[in-house]
Amino acid sequence: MLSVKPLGPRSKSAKNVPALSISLSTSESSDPLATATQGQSSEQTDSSNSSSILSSTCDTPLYLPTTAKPNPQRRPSKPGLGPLQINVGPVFRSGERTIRPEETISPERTRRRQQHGPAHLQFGERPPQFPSHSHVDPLDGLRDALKNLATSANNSTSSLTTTEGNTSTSNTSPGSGFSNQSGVPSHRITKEFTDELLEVLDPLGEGAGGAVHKVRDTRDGTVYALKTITTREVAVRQVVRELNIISTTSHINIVQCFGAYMSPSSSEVKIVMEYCEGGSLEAIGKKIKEAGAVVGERIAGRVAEGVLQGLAYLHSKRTIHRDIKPSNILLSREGIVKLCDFGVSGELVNSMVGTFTGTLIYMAPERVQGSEYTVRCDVWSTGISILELVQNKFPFPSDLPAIELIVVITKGDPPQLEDEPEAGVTWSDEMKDFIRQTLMRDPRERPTPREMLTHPWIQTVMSQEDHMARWIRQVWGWPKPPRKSTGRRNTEDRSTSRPSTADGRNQDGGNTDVTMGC
Ligand SMILES: Nc1ncnc2c1ncn2[C@@H]1O[C@H](COP(=O)(O)OP(=O)(O)OP(=O)(O)O)[C@@H](O)[C@H]1O
Repeated sequence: MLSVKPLGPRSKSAKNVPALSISLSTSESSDPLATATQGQSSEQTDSSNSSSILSSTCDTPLYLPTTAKPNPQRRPSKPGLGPLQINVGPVFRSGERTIRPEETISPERTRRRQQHGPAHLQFGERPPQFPSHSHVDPLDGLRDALKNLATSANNSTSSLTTTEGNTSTSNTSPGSGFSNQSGVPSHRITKEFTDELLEVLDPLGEGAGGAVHKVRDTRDGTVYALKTITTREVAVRQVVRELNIISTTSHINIVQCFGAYMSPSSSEVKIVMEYCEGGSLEAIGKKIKEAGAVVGERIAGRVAEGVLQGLAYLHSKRTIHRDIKPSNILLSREGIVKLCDFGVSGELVNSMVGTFTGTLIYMAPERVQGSEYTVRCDVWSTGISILELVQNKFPFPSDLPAIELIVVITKGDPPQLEDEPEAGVTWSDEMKDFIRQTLMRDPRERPTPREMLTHPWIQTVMSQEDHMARWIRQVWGWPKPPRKSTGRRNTEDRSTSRPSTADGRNQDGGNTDVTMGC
């Protein structure tokens, strides 16, 4: 994001100090999990995505190696008028041996530090995390993240059963971790993966972060989704962030990770995930549009509930997703919502040249403005995504240049859910209020995911039958699963006999979930 803030009147003594601070809001956080610091309220904030250029306030200054000795006579700079600092992280030099921070510290200094803490630094001495002349290999963090993933896999006791020719995996280990009502693996597995062991079947999607393929494990036929991230194109910290999140989360509404590995050349990281056969909400929306159909309230409500459950879980782990949008909301074959893509798509540099606008459309005003933001920004993105799904169009004009879109998002009235009488589409007041709540421009008035889960619309939808499995089957034209021989009609069969009008509206006014050509 580009935000331009006045820095106050230009001081006479600071001729070279620009009067404006230009902030580029990147999608990266210095903390891989975007977690709140200790002592902060449970609702975390994330202002770390703003890396300032031409600003003297950045916390990761660039220390250019210099041979000049510090001049003790030199007056310290006035606050706010410090030297030009550019937040580019540590300086790297290729071809040099990696020196770890601890190697740069003598035993005497280590002893002093243990005694007095890191504040006991001599003039010119640098805190250990910013060694001035050492060179940290950026891939080290990545290797650590991969190692952690492997360790957590090895500590797991789960087993994986294969459904030959099918796509689902199921965990047969009892009592392991998160509740496992729908056969979703609740822990990762004790398996190692390599390119040789995975047969690539089909491409599933491509984003700024890399390509995703459907693959089959040649050892047992299990089908997975394999995400390939090219470390040359994506910031390593972004990959580490995704690995850390995906490897430490276990929730039915979060895509499960089964492993990750690095290509021998270290140029690619591959993440092995559960395959979500229902595809993304983006793909589903396109399919529905092609069919000239409308998504009904109950389906929209179930999708919203799944997203909010995932977000509430992430929030409980002090994490903000930061990139909720239809292409990152997936559905399983059973119609279970799964959030994916924790790397945050595209750096601003990337984004400005194309993908940015796509992501920007879903961003909360406070995020667009580059101000501090919380988990409530994910709630805004959820509202925009649901609005897009049910209206089958972007809630904002999609052809606006980024800069105009920023103005619309930050200054215009938030979009609302409106009836379309000419198309015979009406929405319940509860649903309209739900959308209105998610799109409160002032984040302080916008509820958290957990609060949104108690909204009457969600409560109403959750008290009704779940038709997600049938709906996703209709969207993709999958055949009905064979009847169970229990002697009773299953819930899906019962629901088809529910009265609904030809345009998909049910008798109590709201749109039904079966508007996909039914
Ligand atoms: N586990 C999965 N199962 C099925 N399809 C998937 C899965 N993960 C990703 N996809 C498909 O691949 C697409 C891109 O995935 P993902 O969002 O993770 O990549 P990305 O490069 O990070 O994208 P973005 O540009 O949004 O950052 C998704 O929109 C979806 O269609």
